[in-house]
Amino acid sequence: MSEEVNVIIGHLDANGFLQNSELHFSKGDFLKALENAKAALQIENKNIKACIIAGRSATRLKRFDESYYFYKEGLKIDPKNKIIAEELIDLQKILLDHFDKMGIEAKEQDYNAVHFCSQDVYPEDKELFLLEKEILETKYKLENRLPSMIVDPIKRKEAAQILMKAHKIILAGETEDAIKQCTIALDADPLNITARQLRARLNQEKGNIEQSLQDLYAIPKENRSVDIWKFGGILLHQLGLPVHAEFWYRKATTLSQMKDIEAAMMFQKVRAERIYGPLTINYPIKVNFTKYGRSIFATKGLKIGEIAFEDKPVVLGKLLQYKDISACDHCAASLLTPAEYFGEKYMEFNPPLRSLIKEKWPKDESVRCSCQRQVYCNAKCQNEAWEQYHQIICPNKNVHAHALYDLHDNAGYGLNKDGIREEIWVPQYSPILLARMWAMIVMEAKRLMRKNGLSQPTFQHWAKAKTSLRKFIVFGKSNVASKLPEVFNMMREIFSDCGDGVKYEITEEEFNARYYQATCNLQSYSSSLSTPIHGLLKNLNGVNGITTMILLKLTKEEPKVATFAGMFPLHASLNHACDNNVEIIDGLVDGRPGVYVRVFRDLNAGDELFTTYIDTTMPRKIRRAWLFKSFNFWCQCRRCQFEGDGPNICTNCGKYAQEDKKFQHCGKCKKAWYCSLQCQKEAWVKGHIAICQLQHSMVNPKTIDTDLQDSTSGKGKKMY
Ligand SMILES: C[S@@+](CC[C@H](N)C(=O)[O-])C[C@H]1O[C@@H](n2cnc3c(N)ncnc32)[C@H](O)[C@@H]1O
Repeated sequence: MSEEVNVIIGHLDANGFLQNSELHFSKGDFLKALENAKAALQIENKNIKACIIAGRSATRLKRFDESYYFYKEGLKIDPKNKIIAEELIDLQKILLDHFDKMGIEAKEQDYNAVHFCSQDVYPEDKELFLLEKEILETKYKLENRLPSMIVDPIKRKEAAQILMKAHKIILAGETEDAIKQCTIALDADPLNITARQLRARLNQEKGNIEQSLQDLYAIPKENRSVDIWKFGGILLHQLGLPVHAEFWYRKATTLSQMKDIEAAMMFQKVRAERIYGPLTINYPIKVNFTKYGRSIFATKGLKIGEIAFEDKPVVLGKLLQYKDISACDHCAASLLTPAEYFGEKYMEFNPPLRSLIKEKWPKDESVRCSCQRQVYCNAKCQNEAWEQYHQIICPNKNVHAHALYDLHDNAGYGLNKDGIREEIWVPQYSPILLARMWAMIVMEAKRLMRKNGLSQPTFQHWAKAKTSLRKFIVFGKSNVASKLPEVFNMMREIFSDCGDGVKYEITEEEFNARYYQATCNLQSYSSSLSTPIHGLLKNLNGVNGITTMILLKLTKEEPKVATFAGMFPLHASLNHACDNNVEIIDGLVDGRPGVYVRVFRDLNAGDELFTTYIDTTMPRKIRRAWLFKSFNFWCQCRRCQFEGDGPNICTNCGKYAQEDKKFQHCGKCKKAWYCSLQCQKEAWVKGHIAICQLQHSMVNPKTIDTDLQDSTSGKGKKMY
């Protein structure tokens, strides 16, 4: 924002900002136009003109997500607004042009998430590995590797001949006999790997997992092929020894130089099962690994409206546009006061009404941190916040952290390197959320350090401290640190002194990774189900009288609640489909705001649960462009397969239409085009029938602005 605008800021009302915005827009200064429109909306959030000009300016700045957001806000005020309807169509065209120019459609290719997933050893795995090793040695007697020996060539030949006989016996279906022959062959030549492998397979078929594994263990490591390592992984998994199973699959993957996709997939399946098993134990779902990465499946049939599971955030922060709405900074609970809810008229209420409100309004137990920058609903939340992260970023303990809260309070505006005030943090969510991620890591590392009586966390401590964030996928390679230099430096300074002589170096890589980790997993949510108004109504239950009646009438309006962004560990495994079968709604989890995953279409046992990351009412091409831009994948969902992009291409066979003979669309949905009746019939049977008259989810997908991600940025996706 320029100094000239800055000076008058305190004197402007919404109209003043709007005029400024229009002026800047006419001069082509779209950034200032957007800033002023946003300022107008902060004062009057139902100002439709401000929504339009904000949307228009954001489009010119190519900030399409933001532009879409403002238009949608405008439509909430006036759903039939013609200007917005037209400009939304323009936005779609611009968006498509933009993507076509970048030639993105051409880049559509096979996608397999396994390429992005690391097989890192988790720090806590060392102990688990030793524990499993003990089980293997004591329960399964697997320590007996073969001693090195030289086998007489005659015996070797003899063993090979017996083995040929074993093969014939297998063809005759005599497994037991074939096992015996393998044993005779191995008595002659204990080093015969084929015999060991064969006996292992036959034993597995018979369900003798232990004997099967004994043979694989007896094969010297240097002689184990990719298949042997993979086979061992399967057996160890069957025995319920996941860390060893991962070890064997990892060996198979590295030995094949990452070419054995099956081994890599099996590795990730075991990992998903062991990491998510404990989280899903009470729900009718399980996490598995597919080509789209971690994915959630129903373990029994689920009916529309059922809650499949609930989740609470590991880390959260407000969306900046809600920064002035009172809420607990730790748990997102609404801290709405009567004055905020009833507005100016509250002061004019008669004394009996005011005293009834005072008496029945839920007790205010809120506390402020001594830094005055964070408010909590009660002392418990304050303590938790302090222990989990706040003491690292509390301005009273860390002077550099003032800048972080200033940035939040100024909705992302701050001084750039030339001392000019501008938007230095673009995402919708507060930068405090990002800082909390590092603060949580530091707190945990320091805790482990103290536990071990050390003065610095070890490498292992740091690795362990990152465990809670490992569940969230990371993608994005563009250098965000260079796009947000002021915030990058701010974070570096804050974490350069974490107290007790500990520092955490925020490298560019670390900054980018955590930024992207937040961006591709955040879900917005709020305490809409549990505001003080809900408390008031509950407390009024059974209270009769005229004042109560008046009060009940006055509480008809929905209270304003602050929207937060949160990282939910289980929910973050939900993949997207444009015909989503679950939707995310606000919920109360363990008494605190969280999310519920509610079934939107009936599910059978084994079906994958899909949410939506976008507004699914958009046309196919826009949906796909949007998903690629923000999440780096081309949607291949059922709906995208059986809807088309226009009359130029047959949705079924891909044939191009002649200029003067465009194809006809499906008479029902008008979203698929066919070159012939034959194609239409074929498509109908193949799958169009399932999506033709599909009802869309009415719940806002609530994805978070992904403004800084450019479409070429997704190549570095990996589990972090
Ligand atoms: C919030 S995560 C969902 C869980 C993810 N599969 C994982 O392993 O963590 C979002 C990422 O999942 C992947 N994804 C989700 N839906 C997808 C789809 N329909 N097709 C391909 N990839 C998808 C993309 O990589 C996306 O960036």
